[in-house]
Amino acid sequence: MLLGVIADDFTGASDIANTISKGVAPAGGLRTAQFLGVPKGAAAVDIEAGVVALKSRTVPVEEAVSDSLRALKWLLAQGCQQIVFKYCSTFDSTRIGNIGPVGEALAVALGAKGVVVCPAFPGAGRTIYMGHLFVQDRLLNESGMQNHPLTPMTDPDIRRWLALQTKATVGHIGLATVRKGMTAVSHALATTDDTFVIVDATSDEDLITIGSAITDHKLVTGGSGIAIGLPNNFISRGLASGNFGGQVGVAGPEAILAGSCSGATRGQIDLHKENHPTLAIDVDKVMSGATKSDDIVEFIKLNNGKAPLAYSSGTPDEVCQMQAKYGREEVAAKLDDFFADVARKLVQSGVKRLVVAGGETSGAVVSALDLGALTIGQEIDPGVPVLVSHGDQPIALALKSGNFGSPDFFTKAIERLNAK
Ligand SMILES: Nc1ncnc2c1ncn2[C@@H]1O[C@H](COP(=O)(O)OP(=O)(O)OP(=O)(O)O)[C@@H](O)[C@H]1O
Ligand SMILES: O=C(O)[C@@H](O)C(=O)CO
Repeated sequence: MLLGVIADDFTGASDIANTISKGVAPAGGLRTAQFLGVPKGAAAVDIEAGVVALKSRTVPVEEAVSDSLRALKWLLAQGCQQIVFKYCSTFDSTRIGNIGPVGEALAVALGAKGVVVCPAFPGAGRTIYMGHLFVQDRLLNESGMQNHPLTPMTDPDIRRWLALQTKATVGHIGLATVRKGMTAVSHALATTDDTFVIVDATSDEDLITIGSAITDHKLVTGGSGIAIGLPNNFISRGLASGNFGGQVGVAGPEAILAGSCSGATRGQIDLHKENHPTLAIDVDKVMSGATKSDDIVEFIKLNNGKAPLAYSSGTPDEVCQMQAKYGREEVAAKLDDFFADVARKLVQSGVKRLVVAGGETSGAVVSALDLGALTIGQEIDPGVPVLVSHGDQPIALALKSGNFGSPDFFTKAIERLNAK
């Protein structure tokens, strides 16, 4: 294994696994596998990039740090020469973490300084300019992310936001330096005294420039975009030969589960409702125990073949109401357990194709299924690949980040999971 990734959630993990597996034409990408949690044994020897998916974005800081250090130890034991700490392209975190504390612990463990911090993902509209994060033409704190149920993003200046989370120093490389090219970026990073350096990027070309400037960096941090240029660093040095992927899929009963409350997911649900069976999960009733996981499983089974969708997703007002009534952590924990239970029962009942919307929700679902390593297949929409588990009873999955995907994502994903 050459390149190791520690991803702070499961959808983010498949997002960056997709980027690394695709690479950039004509060189191609790396042979990539996604692992659900830190594996117990060694990875297959032909894997060039390993992505360890953690559920560390919103857990307590100490837990996020220790899980990430365990993942680091495993990746280094597989031979990785470079480690990427993958977080969300909208920098999802609170005033205390977990990006700062995890990044700092990894930097200390690897003896790294001048560590790139670059959540930009231009293909999904996330760009960084003057240290400020934009989603399309809006500053982060006006993009809807200020209403996120767990990590409301209220400051678009990620230099300031990261500085709240860490004692390490935070610097900045502006777009003008990036546009001067690889040597300028590499020099700026090599001569800084700062531990972390936010690097501006507004296009894939900027990310390729930054990627080629950090060939020798032990630690890189960012969204999936920061990985665009990394596979070629290994391919051009003859360490990897270039992967060109392939179509993977599984036939069989299908289900769609959504816990993401993002605007994009709610739009996808509204469109799906027009022509498919959908079930709104009443969060109040889940909290009181009046709605059981069996109710959802029954609904999915009854609608087999029609791309049935069950969702808890609510508007910002609905989310606030539930959180005010029961507490933010309590609602999230209960819904995680609920979706996990539904997914376990669905797979026991024969579901083979599963689409999940939302990083926390995907983490809960996929952890419950105990699937081991996943193969990365074709891209459904930017940042969302088909994933297939190994063994004689494979499951095909699409784990969609809250804000990703076209309006008709759900039908498209169900079809693509079947692709052979
Ligand atoms: N109706 C609701 N009321 C309150 N909280 C909810 C409701 N529905 C879902 N949630 C919680 O909102 C959170 C949504 O987070 P999740 O990570 O799944 O989606 P997301 O943040 O949109 O996706 P991503 O992290 O991929 O961007 C979960 O913790 C979920 O339990
Ligand atoms: O970077 C992103 O936007 C996604 O991969 C993600 O992490 C959302 O949870």
